[in-house]
Amino acid sequence: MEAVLLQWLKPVLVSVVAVVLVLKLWVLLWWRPRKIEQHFLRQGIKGPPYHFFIGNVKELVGMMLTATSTPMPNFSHNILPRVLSFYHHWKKIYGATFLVWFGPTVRVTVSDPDLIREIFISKSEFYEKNEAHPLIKQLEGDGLLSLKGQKWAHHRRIITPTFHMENLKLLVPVMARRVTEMLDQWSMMLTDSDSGDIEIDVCEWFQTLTEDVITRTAFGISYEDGKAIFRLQAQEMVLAAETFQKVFIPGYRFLPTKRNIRCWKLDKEIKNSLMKLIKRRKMESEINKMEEAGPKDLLGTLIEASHSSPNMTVQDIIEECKSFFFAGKQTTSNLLTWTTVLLAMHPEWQVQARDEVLRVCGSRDLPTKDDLVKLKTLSMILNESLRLYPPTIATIRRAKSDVELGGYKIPSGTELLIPILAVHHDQAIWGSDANEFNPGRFSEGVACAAKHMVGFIPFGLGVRTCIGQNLAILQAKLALSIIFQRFTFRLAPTYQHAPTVLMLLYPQYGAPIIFQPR
Ligand code: HEM
Repeated sequence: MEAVLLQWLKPVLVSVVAVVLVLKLWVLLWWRPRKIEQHFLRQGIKGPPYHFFIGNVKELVGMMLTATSTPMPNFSHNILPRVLSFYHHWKKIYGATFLVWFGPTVRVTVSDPDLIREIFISKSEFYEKNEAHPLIKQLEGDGLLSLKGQKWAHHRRIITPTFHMENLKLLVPVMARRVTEMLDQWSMMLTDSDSGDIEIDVCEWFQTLTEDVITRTAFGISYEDGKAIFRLQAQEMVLAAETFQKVFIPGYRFLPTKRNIRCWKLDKEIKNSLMKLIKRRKMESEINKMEEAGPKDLLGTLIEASHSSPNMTVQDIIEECKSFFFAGKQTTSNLLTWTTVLLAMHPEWQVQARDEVLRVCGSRDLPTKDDLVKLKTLSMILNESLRLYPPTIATIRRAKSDVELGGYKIPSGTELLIPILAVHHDQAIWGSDANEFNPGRFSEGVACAAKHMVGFIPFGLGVRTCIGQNLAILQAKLALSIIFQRFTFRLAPTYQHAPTVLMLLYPQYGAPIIFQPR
């Protein structure tokens, strides 16, 4: 009897489960997006219509491919239509605040500085970081970049002193040494050149340089071990970035493919090496073998914190190291690359910046920490570079609960996309020359450069502002001032102006620059 009943029930149960699943999918992929569209439409916020499951992804990809299919004119800094083509296009149709669908996930674009201030400062408690794409999470680690709530606050408190200017300044001599080593290599390459100058694609050189500095900041006295670990991380990132460029299939990263197996092995190797290193550093600190005078490093700070707090585990330390490597390396090297390109395009500013360096530091002496503070023209140039070519072009926040934003009712869970690049190129904030390279606009300081305080946000804003900004600026100033002392530079004829985004803003065809010794 029971068997007959079961035989009869089984198909019914299967059908019920199937119907429930289909209903859930229908709600998630159709009914909910339509409700959200109507909710925003009633408030005057429109956007391109939602398409089942894919949202606006097809249009987004199409616009991006068209915009990046050819390089731009060399001296144009009007990069918004190319880099954030969807924003540029839809803003003209729907206004600056509009809805865009990344699959079934809705994002509201917010570029009004008053609203940005609400999100990051006056009502920041209502917003949190959005959940990163699993592949990005694999790349950036589960550290400060992505942590939330109490755990984030705990880690931020512990790590902050490592990035105080007073501590970072202790790194200046070693940073300067690395820059001179790089330039000595360029000079060696010059001996083989008949023309008296040399073409260098600065992207990779600057990456190696920033990798070195970030390794010192993170690992300090354990630099050599740290370097080996970061090398493994770099390999893991290349594999993850390759996967990222392919179509995303949910769950794919758990399949034992050749690339995934390699990734898992690397992950294990990184963990084992870091665990060994942590153990050794702990022992060394116990028998007091560590040098007291050097700069505080990230690893030492985290290990010290783990003594007094059970909440700082070895796994946490591993994830933080990953996060810093990811956050610090390419951002700073991109800043150096874009600034070099800009100064190659605008030699009058290169001359001014060099004159200042020669006046403050002389033509051969390595700049000291005190010299760097005096380089005002260079600060203005770096700010203008960060304005026109911000390495991080956008960021996202998620409403933690229903919240009001400048009068709009934002439902819990809505993601807000803040296009940093668009804010930096907005004529209403920067005037009619917004797309021109004019470092002079920063001559009276950042606060006076724009018509709105929130117009300049290359390092984000509020409590989650970039923890590494002092290090990035210090390093960029140091590297550029030593380059000015030794070389003049111009664009190589092969240079193609093609700013493009793959997580960060980078030059699609590299940055070949011709250097001539002074
Ligand atoms: C030019 C160089 C850099 C730029 C443009 C940059 C940009 C940014 C931006 C925009 C944010 C905020 C993201 C958001 O609010 O969603 C951020 C956060 C962060 N940055 Fe940077 N960054 C740079 C260099 C660095 C360096 C050198 C490091 C580390 C050594 C670093 C580590 C971090 C970390 C850990 C966070 C997360 C902070 C938190 O949420 O508490 N960054 N960065």
